[in-house]
Amino acid sequence: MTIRFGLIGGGVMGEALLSRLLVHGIYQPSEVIVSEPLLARQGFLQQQYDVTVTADNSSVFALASEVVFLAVKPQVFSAMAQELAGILEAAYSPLVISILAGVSLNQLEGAFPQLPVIRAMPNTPATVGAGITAMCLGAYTNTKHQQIAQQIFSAVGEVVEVSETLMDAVTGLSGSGPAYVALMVEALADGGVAAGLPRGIANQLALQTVLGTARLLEESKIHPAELKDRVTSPGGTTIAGVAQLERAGFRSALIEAVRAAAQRSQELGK
Ligand SMILES: NC(=O)C1=CN([C@@H]2O[C@H](COP(=O)(O)OP(=O)(O)OC[C@H]3O[C@@H](n4cnc5c(N)ncnc54)[C@H](O)[C@@H]3O)[C@@H](O)[C@H]2O)C=CC1
Ligand SMILES: O=C(O)[C@@H]1CCC=N1
Repeated sequence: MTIRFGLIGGGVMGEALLSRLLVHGIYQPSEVIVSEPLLARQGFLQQQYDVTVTADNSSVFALASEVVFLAVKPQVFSAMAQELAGILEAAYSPLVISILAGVSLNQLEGAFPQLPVIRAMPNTPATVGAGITAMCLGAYTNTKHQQIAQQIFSAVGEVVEVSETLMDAVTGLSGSGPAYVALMVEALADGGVAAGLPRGIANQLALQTVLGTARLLEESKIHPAELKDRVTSPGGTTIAGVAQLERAGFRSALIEAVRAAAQRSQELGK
């Protein structure tokens, strides 16, 4: 069978995407090649997913006819692009999809001249099909390329299309956001333990509170402020907790976290 999908970088996000694409039958294992320098990862990916593995990025471009998906760290992008420069042949025409934080369409199109390129930012809930991906299209893409990317990212959750000027902000919010939420779950559980709960129960209560609140907001479509109002009884427990969060600068901390991450995304592209 011909190889249609090439993955460069078989780490956390590359594997998350790969596993869902295979589960959904969007690609068959025999249609996939993964390039990954770490021998241990190569062995794992080959065994776990039955895909072809290599340490040679250029062979991914040579073999993958439909998509080359970039999932290396932004810090290795320049070296990777240099290594591939001159090796890329005019005959190669896959759609290049990059999920590298900060790396712009301009940089990608410079590295892969004339190739259709899509810049995207998924997030780690993609691993369980509950991610959200924002994407923007490069100059050489057409409707077919857009549909391919839409299908790939739909396999791991929701997809939105944005202008490239918003990609750093997306990265600061939904790209990095799972870490903020994980911190919050951990801290809520710690609070429960501080208030006397056993650790296991505290973890369960914290996680389900976050999951349930997110689901309620999604299904009811009510504004988060309205939900907060519904929970806070006059002179009750919740307003005491909310007042403490405000004193500690909780909302401001989250706003500044998103801004700092967006700024870091901008720096990574320089
Ligand atoms: N982890 C996350 O939550 C998210 C990450 N991203 C982006 O995804 C990309 C990958 O991130 P992770 O999967 O977290 O990193 P990772 O470190 O888990 O994966 C990167 C993989 O690339 C391999 N690699 C290193 N140099 C290489 C080279 N020259 N050629 C081919 N492979 C090479 C590494 O061995 C590693 O397995 C980054 O650019 C990041 O900005 C995007 C959205 C969310
Ligand atoms: O921390 C990072 O740089 C990557 C991009 C978004 C999530 N993780």
